[in-house]
Amino acid sequence: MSISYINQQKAKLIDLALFEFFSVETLVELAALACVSAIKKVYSTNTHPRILAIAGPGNNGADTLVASRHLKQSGYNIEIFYPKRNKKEMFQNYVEQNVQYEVPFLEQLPQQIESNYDLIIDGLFGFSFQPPIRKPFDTIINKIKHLSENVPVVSIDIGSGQDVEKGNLNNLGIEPETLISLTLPKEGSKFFTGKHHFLGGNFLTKSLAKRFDVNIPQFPHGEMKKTIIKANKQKKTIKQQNNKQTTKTTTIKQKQKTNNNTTNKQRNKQNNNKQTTIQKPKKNEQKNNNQKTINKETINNKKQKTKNKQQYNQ
Ligand SMILES: NC(=O)C1=CN([C@@H]2O[C@H](COP(=O)(O)OP(=O)(O)OC[C@H]3O[C@@H](n4cnc5c(N)ncnc54)[C@H](OP(=O)(O)O)[C@@H]3O)[C@@H](O)[C@H]2O)[C@@H](O)CC1
Repeated sequence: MSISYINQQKAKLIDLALFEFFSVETLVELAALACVSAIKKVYSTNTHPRILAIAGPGNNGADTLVASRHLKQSGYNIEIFYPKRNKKEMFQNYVEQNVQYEVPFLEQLPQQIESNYDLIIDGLFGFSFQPPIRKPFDTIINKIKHLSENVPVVSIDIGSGQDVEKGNLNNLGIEPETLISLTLPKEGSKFFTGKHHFLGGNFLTKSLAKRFDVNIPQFPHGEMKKTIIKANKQKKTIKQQNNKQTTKTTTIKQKQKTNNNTTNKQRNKQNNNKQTTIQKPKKNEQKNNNQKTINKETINNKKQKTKNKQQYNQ
């Protein structure tokens, strides 16, 4: 069954509908845990121990605050920049929980992020973002955008500053390496160009799916769908490049065997490439195998037919 992409209005309505039988705290806790599970899959404590989490004023920021607490408990060295604090009790509790778990809050976006952090979590804005980006977030988003060339960025639900439905219009928003969509991917994520796209938040009921005319995604790995919901444009390119990729996979494997002196970071990058590259040719291999089977069957049928004909003629 195909994945449903939702627009901003539907995302808000589904969220409201979930509040009919979930507390906001429960949803945030589950969404955050799904994010943590995705982050751990790609960025381990060995390769990416130092994380900078940037939390926004809404529930996207709440997900980030809670995820930070879990990541700290999982052994990461995490720090939070939370420039516009939400005064609601729930948010104050999340801050206090982080304080209790000794997660530092930074007063300013730190200098030299490239050399001091291995990963940035972008939790500024989610599906309620309305362009244009207002101060002080314009400067922050701009800075992260430029850093993302050197430090991997994970965005929760939406790359902050991106249009929820149209994606990264005029390149104003953050283009993450990893995107973690929640409940269902938003329309803008069709244009996602990063490496990893996960889906978390197994929240939909049958009746909600019917009410909002969406398909319930399957979550074969518990709460997390290790989906690679790639941009349509990319899918086409992938199809065209399938044959080339089989060769690439072998090259990467050979390189990994010979290069024992790579740093952790380099090794991780290779593994990431390997992960993405290996997953794609499988389909192709499958196709080739199917093709081989069909060809074999046709030959066998032909042989059988000739035999039958010979027997009949005798
Ligand atoms: N069901 C699910 O999938 C679940 C989803 N969850 C999560 O909730 C997220 C949605 O949360 P949300 O609705 O609180 O909104 P969010 O995007 O965080 O931002 C709102 C804040 O941003 C501000 N703001 C907006 N535009 C701005 C601009 N241009 N420039 C500056 N500021 C701007 C806006 O300010 P205001 O306009 O109100 O002044 C407000 O303060 C969702 O993406 C997911 O991560 C889970 O927690 C639970 C289950």
